[in-house]
Amino acid sequence: MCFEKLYGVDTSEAKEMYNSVYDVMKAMLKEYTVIFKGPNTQSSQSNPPSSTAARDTFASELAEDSNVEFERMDRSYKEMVNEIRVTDPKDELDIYLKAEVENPKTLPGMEWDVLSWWRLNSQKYPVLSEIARDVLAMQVSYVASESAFSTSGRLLEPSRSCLTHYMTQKSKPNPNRHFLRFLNPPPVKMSHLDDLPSTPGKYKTDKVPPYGILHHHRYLRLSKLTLWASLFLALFLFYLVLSPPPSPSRRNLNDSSSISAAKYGGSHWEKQVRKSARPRSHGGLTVLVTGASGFVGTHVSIALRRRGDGVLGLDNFNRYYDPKLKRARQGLLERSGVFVVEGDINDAVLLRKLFDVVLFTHVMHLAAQAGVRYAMQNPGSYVNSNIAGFVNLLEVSKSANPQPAIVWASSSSVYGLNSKVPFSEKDRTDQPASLYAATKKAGEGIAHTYNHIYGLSLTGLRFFTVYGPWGRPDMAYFFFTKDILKGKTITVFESPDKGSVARDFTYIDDIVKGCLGALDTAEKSTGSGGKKKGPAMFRIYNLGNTSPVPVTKLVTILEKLLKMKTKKKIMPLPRNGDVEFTHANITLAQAELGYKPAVDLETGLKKFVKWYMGFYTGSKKKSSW
Ligand SMILES: O=C(O)[C@H]1O[C@H](OP(=O)(O)OP(=O)(O)OC[C@H]2O[C@@H](n3ccc(=O)[nH]c3=O)[C@H](O)[C@@H]2O)[C@H](O)[C@@H](O)[C@@H]1O
Repeated sequence: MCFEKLYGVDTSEAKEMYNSVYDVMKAMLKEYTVIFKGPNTQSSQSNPPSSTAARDTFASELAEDSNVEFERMDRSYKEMVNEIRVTDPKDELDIYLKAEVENPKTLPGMEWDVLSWWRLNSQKYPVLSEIARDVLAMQVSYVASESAFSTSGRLLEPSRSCLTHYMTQKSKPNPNRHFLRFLNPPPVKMSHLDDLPSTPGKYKTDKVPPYGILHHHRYLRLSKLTLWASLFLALFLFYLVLSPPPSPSRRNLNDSSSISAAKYGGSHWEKQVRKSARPRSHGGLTVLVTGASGFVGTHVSIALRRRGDGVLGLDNFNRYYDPKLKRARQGLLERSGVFVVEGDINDAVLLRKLFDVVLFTHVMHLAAQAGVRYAMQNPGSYVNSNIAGFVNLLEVSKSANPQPAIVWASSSSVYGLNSKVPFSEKDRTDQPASLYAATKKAGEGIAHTYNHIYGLSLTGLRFFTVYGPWGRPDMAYFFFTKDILKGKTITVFESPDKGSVARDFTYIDDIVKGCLGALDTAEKSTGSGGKKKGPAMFRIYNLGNTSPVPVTKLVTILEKLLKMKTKKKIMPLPRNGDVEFTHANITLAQAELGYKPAVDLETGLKKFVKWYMGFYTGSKKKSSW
C-alpha cells in the first residue's frame, strides 16, 4: 500500500519494492523462527527459548516494572488474538498483510507507539513481534548517526519512532538479543529524548497511563500504513547495519566480495591453495599476492611463479572495469600454476584461513581501488579498499606466525601538488590532489604504524603510471587506443598555462622487476603472535621511468602504431584530482633494489598495441602470453 502511494497503483516499481521487502521479511521471519523455536534438529536436545517463553518473560518484565494491570490486559487481548491465532510462524507475515488496516483516528489525543502495538499483538504474531521488538526498539544512538541514513534530515522523529521513556528503559542493550548481538553499541542517550529531564526519577512511571488502558486503546488507533512504513524503515536500518562494510557507494563494486564467503573452504580448496603456494625452487618465497587478477598483480604473480616461487592469488573480481578481462588474466594465472582465491581483503575470516593453511613468507599487496578521477564518483570504494582493506590485511599479518614481510603498492599520486622535480622519496607528500592520493598516503602512514608497533617488515612502492599488455581499461593509453580505433574523438588535457600535461609512464616489465627486487631484499618481520620483538624494516621507493612524456606525445605514438589519425579535443585539466606532471627520481630504488627501467614509451606501447589487437580484435599477431 505505501509503495503504491509512492510509485503508483500497479506499477512495476511498486511491485518490485513490495516483493523485495516481502522477501526480506520472509527471510527474517525464517531466521527468527529458528532462533525462538530452535532448529528442527535441536529442538529435542536443547531448550531453546520458545516464542511463548520469550513472550512470557517479556510480559512478566512489564508487569513487574510498571504497575500495569497486566492480568486484565492479558485477558482482553487474549480474547482478541484468539480470533486469529497463527499456528505456523511462516504464515504470520501473510496474515499480518491481509489484516484490516486499523483506524488511526479513533481515540484522538493519545500518542501511539509502534512497540506497544507489537507487544499487544505478540500472541497473534509471536515471531514478527520479536523482530519488531529487536528492530524497532533500537535507540537512535545504536546507529552511528541517524542522519547518516537520512536523505532529508532527521530520520527518527517522535512521529516515526516514538519510544517512550518507558520503552527506552525496556530496550536497554541486551546481549542475548539477536539483533544486538550483531550491533553491541555503546548505550548513548537518544537524541530525540534530549528534552527529557536529566535528573533521574523526575519522570515518574506512574505518570504513564496504565499499560492495560494504553494497550487496550492503542491498537485501535494504530494505522497499519504507518506501521508498515515504520517496519520498512527499521528494516532498512537493520540492513544497513548488518551489511558488509560498505562499500563503495556503487553497489556493483562489492557484489563479488559479498559472495566471496561461498567460494572458499573445503579440503579440495585447501589442496589447491597449498599446491599453488608451494615453492618449486629451493629457497623460493611463499607469496600471497592480493589483487592477483589485476594488471600489476597478474604480471608479478606470473613472474614469481616462473622463477619458482610459490604464489597464491587473492582477488575480489569487482566490476570497477570489465570483469571479463580479470577472468582472462585469471586464465593466464591458472595456466602458470597460480590459483586465485576469490575473496576480498576486507574478509578477515578468509585472510586468517589463508594464513592458517599456508605459512606465507611474503605478501605482495596490490589489491586496491585504483584510478585518480573515479574517486570523485565513488569515494567510499577508496576508503574501503585502500584503507579498511589494507588495515585488515595488516591486522591479520601482524597476528600471523611467522609474520610475513609485506611489499605493497603506493602511488606517485602521493606527491600531489609537489612542484619539486624529479620527485624524490624525501619530498613532501602532504598535499594530495585527489582522494585516491590521500588514501594511498594514508596507507603509507598506516603501514608505518604497523611496522612501529608490531615489527612488520613493510616496503611501499610508488608506481608511476604503469602501462602495458593486459593493462587497465580505465587508463588513458588504454581507452585512447580503443577510441582511436573506433574513430572517436579523444579528450586531451592541457595545463592551465596551455602547456602539456606529462606523465612518467612506466612499462609493466620494469615495474615487475622493481616488485621482485623489493620482495627479494625485504628483511623478515621481527614480531610474532602480534608482538614486536625488535625494529623491523620500513622502506618507500619510487618506481618510475625517469622520463616524463607529454600526453600529446602519447597520442602521437598511438596514432603511429595504430596507423590512424584521431580527432582531439583539447580541454583544460579538470579539477578532479589529476596533477600536471609526474617525474620519478629513482636513485634509491636503483641503489637498494637494483631497479633499472629499460623500456621507453614507444617500445612499451608497441607491445601494448600488439596485445590489444590480439585480445580485442582477434588479430593473429598475438603477444607471447
Ligand atoms: O602513477 C600513478 O600514481 C597513477 O597512475 C595512473 O593515474 P594517471 O597518471 O592519472 O593515469 P591516466 O588516468 O592513464 O592518465 C594519464 C594522463 O592522461 C591524461 N588524460 C586522461 C584522461 C583523458 O581523457 N585525457 C587525458 O589527457 C591525464 O590527465 C594524465 O595526465 C593510475 O590510474 C593510478 O591508479 C596510479 O596510481
